[in-house]
Amino acid sequence: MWRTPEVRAEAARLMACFRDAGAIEVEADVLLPADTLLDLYGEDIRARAFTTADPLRGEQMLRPDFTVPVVQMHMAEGAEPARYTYAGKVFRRQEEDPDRETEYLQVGYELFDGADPAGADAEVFARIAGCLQGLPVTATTGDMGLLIAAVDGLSTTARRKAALRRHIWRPARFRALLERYSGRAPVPPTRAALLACEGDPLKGAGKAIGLRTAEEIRDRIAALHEDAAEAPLSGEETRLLSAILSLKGPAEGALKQLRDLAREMASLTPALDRFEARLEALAARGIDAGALEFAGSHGRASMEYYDGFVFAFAADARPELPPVATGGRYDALTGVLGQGNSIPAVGGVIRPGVTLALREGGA
Ligand SMILES: N[C@@H](Cc1c[nH]c[nH+]1)C(=O)O
Repeated sequence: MWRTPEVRAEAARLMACFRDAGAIEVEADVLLPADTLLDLYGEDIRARAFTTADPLRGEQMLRPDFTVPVVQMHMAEGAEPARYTYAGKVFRRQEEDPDRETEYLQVGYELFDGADPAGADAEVFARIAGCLQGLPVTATTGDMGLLIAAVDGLSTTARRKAALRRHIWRPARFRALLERYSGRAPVPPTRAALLACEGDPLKGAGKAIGLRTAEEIRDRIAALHEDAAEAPLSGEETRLLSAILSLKGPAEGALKQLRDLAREMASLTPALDRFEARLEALAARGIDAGALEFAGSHGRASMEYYDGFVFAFAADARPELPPVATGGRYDALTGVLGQGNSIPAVGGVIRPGVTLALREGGA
């Protein structure tokens, strides 16, 4: 299945397409320090990275993607604006589907430019669409910034918002939290027993065997008491959040519906202004922006560093194939790796193994 020469040639063709946009070619190490970088990917990739240990450098991982090392390189030595392209393998364990590859080639494009974020989103999307021209693919878009703004806009405690934000990428846990915060799910019996306990719950608990100190456990119990005394999330806000998450359809209609929802939640407005500016920038690049598929939940199954525009191109009528291309905006990641500096950035990758399969499949 893995036919290196053909896939390499396809990768070279795609890379030339990114080079034509003014991107400069960069390389990244295959072995990256896991202790400093792995957390930036979030839980899913953390569980799927191949890790190993080096006696001198400590825990290492086979690069799970290029974005993190490219951001690190750019923040250390790059000047703005910058466009980069790269081609190489990434490595991810596959625990569920033996037909999915554990190593595959990616060809990517990353744009660091703070002057016009909507224009940068449109440039990356249109460039990838252009490099895929002629292939039977359909794009879906989303906006993690909108979901983050929706959570931030809830009228509840900072602690509850932080918990919801952390679980945006884990839909089942997010839903469970929402059920609990809105008072629709009963308090689990063990939690109820703990909360009902009078006096010191650690008294007579026996020898400490976990990693947490007694003080940490007491703090956590105090936080649980505080949370239990909190008023439930209103049904209105819970419905609003569900409405955003289940939104699906052409971007133009989605924007209208979201503007309606924003009348009840003003925190959405800045994210919606960015959404609207992006649609205009996409249209200026010849994309039929209003008809682009938008899904409120899109991006919740991808990299946790995305915090704005997200997109994926899927092969039409070939559900067995992995996504042809994926990408998104990751502004906050540049701040995490920038030691005090940050710069708005957006990018995406194409999988040459998949575009090749499409070309050969009579596309
Ligand atoms: N690094 C991402 C794709 C991407 C590139 N730039 C932004 N996003 C991935 O491997 O899924």
